[in-house]
This record gives sequence, C-alpha cells and structure tokens, in this order.
Amino acid sequence: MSAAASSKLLSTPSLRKPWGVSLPPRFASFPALPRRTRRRSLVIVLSMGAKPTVLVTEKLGEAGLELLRGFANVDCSYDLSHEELCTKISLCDALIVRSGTKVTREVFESSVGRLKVVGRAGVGIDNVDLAAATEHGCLVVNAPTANTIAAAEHGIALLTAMARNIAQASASMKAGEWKRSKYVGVSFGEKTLAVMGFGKVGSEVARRAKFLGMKVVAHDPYAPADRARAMGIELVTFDEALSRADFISLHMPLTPATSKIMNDEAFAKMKKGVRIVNVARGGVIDEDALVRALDAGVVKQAALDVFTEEPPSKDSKLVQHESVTVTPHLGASTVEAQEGVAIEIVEAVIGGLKGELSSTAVNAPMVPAEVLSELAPFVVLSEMLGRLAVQLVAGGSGVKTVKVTYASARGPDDLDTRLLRAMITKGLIEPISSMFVNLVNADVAAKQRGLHITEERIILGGSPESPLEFIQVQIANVESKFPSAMSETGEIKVEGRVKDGLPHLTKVGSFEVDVSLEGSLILCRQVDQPGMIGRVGSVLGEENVNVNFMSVGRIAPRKQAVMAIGVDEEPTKAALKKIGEIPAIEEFVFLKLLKAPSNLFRLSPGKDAEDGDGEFAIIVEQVESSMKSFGKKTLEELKEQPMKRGRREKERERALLSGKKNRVEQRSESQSSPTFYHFKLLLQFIDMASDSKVSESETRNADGSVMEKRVETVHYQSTPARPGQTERRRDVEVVHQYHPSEADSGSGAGSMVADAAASMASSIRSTKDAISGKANESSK
Ligand SMILES: NC(=O)c1ccc[n+]([C@@H]2O[C@H](COP(=O)([O-])OP(=O)(O)OC[C@H]3O[C@@H](n4cnc5c(N)ncnc54)[C@H](O)[C@@H]3O)[C@@H](O)[C@H]2O)c1
Ligand SMILES: O=C(O)[C@H](O)COP(=O)(O)O
Repeated sequence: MSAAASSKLLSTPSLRKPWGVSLPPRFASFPALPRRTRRRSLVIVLSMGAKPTVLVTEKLGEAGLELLRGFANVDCSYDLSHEELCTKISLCDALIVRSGTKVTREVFESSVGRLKVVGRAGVGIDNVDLAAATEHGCLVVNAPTANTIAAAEHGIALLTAMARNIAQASASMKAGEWKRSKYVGVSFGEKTLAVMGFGKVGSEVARRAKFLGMKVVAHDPYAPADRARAMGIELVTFDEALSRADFISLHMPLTPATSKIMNDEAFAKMKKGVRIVNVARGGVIDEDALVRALDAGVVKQAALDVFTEEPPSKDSKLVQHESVTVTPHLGASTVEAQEGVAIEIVEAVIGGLKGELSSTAVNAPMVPAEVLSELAPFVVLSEMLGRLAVQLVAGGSGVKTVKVTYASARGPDDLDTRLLRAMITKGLIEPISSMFVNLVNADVAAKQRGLHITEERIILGGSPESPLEFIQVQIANVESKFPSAMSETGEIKVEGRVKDGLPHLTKVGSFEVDVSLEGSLILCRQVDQPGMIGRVGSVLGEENVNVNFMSVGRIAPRKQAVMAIGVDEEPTKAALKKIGEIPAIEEFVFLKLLKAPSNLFRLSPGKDAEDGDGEFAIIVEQVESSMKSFGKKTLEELKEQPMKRGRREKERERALLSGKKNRVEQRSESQSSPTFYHFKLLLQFIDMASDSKVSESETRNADGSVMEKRVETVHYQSTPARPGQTERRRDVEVVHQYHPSEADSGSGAGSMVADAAASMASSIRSTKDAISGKANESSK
C-alpha cells in the first residue's frame, strides 16, 4: 500500500459520533461490564477498525501481554538493533519499551506518522525523545507507580549489602577464602542518610531507612515540606545534605539539571568515608569523578544499579572497583513489579490508542474525568469555531494572529483551556494544511506555522453552572471572503455557545445568528425582506439538500441581515451559484464543518484504533443482560418495560431535562449505580441502531471506473442529555467520499476506499443483526 493510499484510508471518517451515539461515562460502570471494558468514556464505535499493531521491544509481564493481545496485534521483538527498530516502526501504531530501547527522533521520523503512542513500561522516560514525540503528535505514557516499591527495596538491599560487604564476601568465599576480618561492616544506628530526590522511590527508601534506625534528611527542590515533615524527615539544601550524610541515596530523575550532579565539586563537599547508593540513573553521577573519589577514600563505598552507559563496558573501572557493589539495573525487576508495570502500561497504551486521555501521559495534559465530561461539548464547539473562522479568511493563508475569548461565570482558575485551545488550533490548521493536529502536538503545530494564539477570560456575573457561556475566535490582520464576518475592529469574528449539549454558532462579525453546528453551513448577507428563507430553501430543496437549521440575524427590520443555514449535504456548485444569483443576496459563503465531529483525543488522522466488534459486543451484552434481568423475551417487550424511578432518579432526570446539571451532580451520577438513566440510554441506542439505514451510491467516470462512492447512514437519536424526551433528531453522515482527482489511478486507492465503505456499511448491519439476534435467541 502506498503511503498516500494508506493515509487516504486512515483519514476515512468513521461512524464515530462522539456527541451523537456516545454514552456518558457512567454507562461504563454498568455492572455487567468486565473490568477491561470499564473506562472513563465508553464511546460506541461503529468503525471498520482493524486491530492496531503494538511493538514490544523488551520483556514485559505476561499478564500485560495477554491484555494487550485482546486488543491489538502484538509483535514482541526483543533485541532489535536501532536500524531494525526504525524499519519496523512504520508498521506499528504503538511501541512499548523499558529503559533499554532508545526511542530517538529517528524512530519517530521513520514511523511516517503511524506511531501514535509510546509506552514506557517503567518510570524514567530519559530514553524517549519527548520533544520529537510531541512534534510528531505521538503520545508518551509511562507506568510511574508499579515499580516504586521494588526500586525502594532494591535501594535498601544495596544499602545493607554495601554496609556489610555482602557481595564481596560472597565472591571471596566462593573463591575458597574465609576472611572474616577483611569484611567487617558498618552499622546504621545513628548514621545519617541523605535521600536526594524525595519523590515516590526516595520517600519509600526514607521510610524504610528510618526503621533501620537511621537519621534521614532529604534534598528535593520541588518536594512539599509538609510531606517530609509528616514523615519526620528534614528537607535540607543540596550542600547541607552532602555535608551531613554518612550515606547518600540518589533518587532524582536524569534531566539536564541533574546530569552529573554528583561531580568532583559535589564529592569535595561530602564527609570523608561517605557511602553512596544509586538506583536512579547512572547519568546523575560523573562516573570518572566517582572513581577518583573512591581512590582518594572520600567515598568509602558505592552500590550502583544504574550506569551512564548500559551495559557498561566490561573493563569499566567503576564496575571492577573493589569498593563498588553492582547490579545490572535490577531495581524494577521483581515478579510483582513487572506484572504491575505491564498491566499499568498496557492499559495506558490501549487508552491512548482509543483516544482517551491517560492519567500517566507525559506529554499531554491530564484532565480529570468529570472536567472532561463537562467540557466535552465545548471541545467540539472549539474545533468548529476554528474551522469556521479559518474558512472565512480570504485565500485561507496568512493566519498569524488569533485571539480566543472564553466567557464564563466561573472563577479564572476554574477553567483548563488547554483542551479548548488545542481544538481551536486543530480547527484553524487542519482545513488549510495536510497537518494532523491533536492535543499532544497542538501548541507545537501552532508554533511551527507561526500561529500566535492569545487567550482572554471574561468573567461574567450569574450562575456558574456551565463551565462556559461562549467562546469567541477572532483572526486579525486578514481579509474575509465574507466581509460581514469582520467585526467593527477589523477582525474576523465568530462566536459560539453550547445549547442542549450541542455547539451553536451565535455570532458572525457583529450579526447575531443561531445555528447548530453540524453538517455544513451557508452564510448569506442580504437586505432583510420577506421570502428570502423560502427562495434559498427552494434552491436547496431542488438539489435534495436537507436544511437542518436556519436563522436570520439582522441589525434592524428591512436592513442588513445575515442568514445562517445549516445543511446536511454539500450543495453542488450550481446550487451555490443559484443562491448567489438571488438578487437580494449581496454576499455568501459555503463553509464545511466536520463530517464526523472530531474526537479530541484521537491520535490518528481518522482511523479509530479500536476493534469495533468489541464495542458492539458490549452493547449486545448490555441488551442481553437487561432482557434477562427484566425477564423480557423480545426487544419490543424490553422497550415497553416501565421504569421505576426513585426520588433520586426523578431529581436527576428533572435536573437533566432542565439542563441544570452541575459538576457535583455529574460526579455523583458517575459514581452512582446505573439505574433508570442508564437504561434509558441503552434503549435509545437500540432504537438508533435498529432505525439506522445504510445507503450506498456510486458515480462513475465515462470509462466505467468508479469516480465517487458515497455511503450514507441515517440514524435517529434522542439527545443523551435528555433521556425522557421523545423527539428525535435525524442525523445524516457521509461515510466516505472521494473526488475524481483522488480516484483510482492505478494505485489501488479507489478499490481501498470502496472496500472501506463497504466494510463500514457491513459494520452497521452487523450491529443491528447482533442486537436483533440476541433478542431472538433470548426469545427461544
Ligand atoms: N533502578 C531502577 O530500576 C529504577 C526503578 C524505578 C525508578 N527508577 C528511577 O528512580 C528515579 C526516581 O523515580 P521516582 O518514581 O521516585 O520519580 P519521582 O518523579 O516520583 O521522584 C523524583 C523526585 O526527584 C526530584 N528532583 C528533581 N530534580 C531534583 C534535583 N535536582 N535534586 C533533587 N531532587 C530532584 C523531584 O522533585 C521528585 O520529587 C527516576 O530516575 C527513575 O527512573 C529506577
Ligand atoms: O525507570 C524505571 O522505571 C526503572 O529504571 C526500570 O527500568 P526497566 O524497566 O528497564 O527495568
């Protein structure tokens, strides 16, 4: 498959409808779900989703591998050379490594955009080029907690082994000697241990050292003093730690600031005869300086688990030194830690591939689940506004200065705008470039394109129930192809709000409008007069273009007005021309929104790295278990099931219906057991899947070859936020469409697109079949 063809296929919009068919997070806590499928956000993915491929380059615990195999094709290739890794990586969606694999810029470049997640099965990410990962929009996750205890225990093991010469004495005895006086050790009682780096491992080492009877001080410029105080540990300066310590244990990460922090100068500040343990990173010690300090007797002994170069050379003076105890980077190597790390990293990588925000993401913001669910519709709105604004620019290029205004009744610290800014950036860049922008690389992408985005908060009075009242995007120093979109101060200005959970455009330039942002949009400016809606509507009607929303914003009756028309299908050029020719219309523009609202966290340009069948299975399983628990034989009977509502459900429903759902309520909802509300949602999904229709059509070239293939799905949905409401929205989505210029020119792209479309269509059919199949089975 050529690169071009493959990227075409990857960018095929899926049937994922994040705000349409997704179920809210609490649905994920439905009791019937197995642990693996419980997650922060369960999005129903009706995708063609082939399994992603995950390359594992170092030994990983079996439990993690097993979990991974349920989701992905797993390639365990240990001992790859760097060249081999670079070759293989272009076939992989994710990579899992430990500390032995160097994930360099070259690896990201060689992946040609396919690598979406790098999982570091452990803590230290100094072997991953984070800047390169971020530039390539690749999420890096680690497993920061599962090996803490193992590392701390290893630190203590080295400390005690060193103090009592265990390794040296053991080697000597095995060599046939019996030298009791040579291996006299030192005791810990009343000795001071300086813990350098009071993080997870450092504090566990400190805790254990206290039980050994040691006095413990710690140095960590970033550690909170109260945490140390609570453990009875004094936080001291770097110099004081060095000068007071009989033993030093290193637990800081390797960063430019800590590289060779233990150097000649530092050794000179230590007590003569100090003993040093390092289970952090070899690079924090200047190894040549340590050899000098050992030879001079300043450092009496060292116990090292980590080295600047791993493995160190066989004739390394440090490794061979009589006063040095060494282990080959075994800190994390306990059975328990390796199982834990494997599960922790696999869960993070799977989450990343599904587009979920991981709490262990190293190069993307971590957003708490309740904040995420609250911000979700604003995330879509942000991308839509970015897309609209950039399409209003004449020529589409030269966008350099963008101002985003967030208006909210909440306090200034109560809004994390990183997600919103990332999505506006995505909306601004993607329609006019081939770049794929996600949460990981949004800021870098903006910088690369010289896009300067400033953010402003407006604090409104009133009730802070909603995180935001409106978002405004302004582009300065450009001209607009729709001059009415210019504000009084000369910027292109669009403003939007979330209404009933859906993004709405509420202002264009200085004209107030109100149009739901779905499908695409036609903006017309005309002199306000009777009959305009009808005239434009009939041109669209003749073309079979469905109008989903229409609104007119005017300065005053019979004066200038802007009409915003939301359309499900893209009108032909001829239809747009006819609209432009209506005499009263003075300017107009057609703006494409999104075929499928983007999933913020999706890391690939379009393909959901998700096994769609797995998701269907969950829904089918839910239906089945509901039928059993309600003793129903058919789907119809299930749908008729009267809902018993307790006081809490009624209150919750009332709150939802009136849109008064605050964060506390949402949180308590997500923690409460699934009840009436969940069941309603399930029934809605059944309705949607049962009612959905798929139609396929083709346009052919004169020679009979396929020019364009469209697969449309039509499904009906209730608004998830309003479970009691019977009104439904029609929702049309073009699953795939390609144009003559992209048509099959012998590269195979055309047939792949056709295959993709067919596969999509069959996915929908199989969901419907699966649901009715279960119903039939249960009725037997
Ligand atoms: N040998 C092993 O197998 C093994 C196992 C686990 C962790 N590690 C390594 O141990 C180190 C610590 O891991 P962790 O999980 O405790 O990480 P952590 O992030 O929880 O703790 C690191 C601490 O170092 C502090 N720090 C940063 N710069 C410092 C400086 N200049 N001086 C003093 N302190 C500084 C940070 O504030 C933080 O509190 C990492 O380098 C990790 O890679 C090694
Ligand atoms: O940073 C870590 O987690 C440890 O150094 C463990 O590294 P490893 O996974 O290569 O054992």
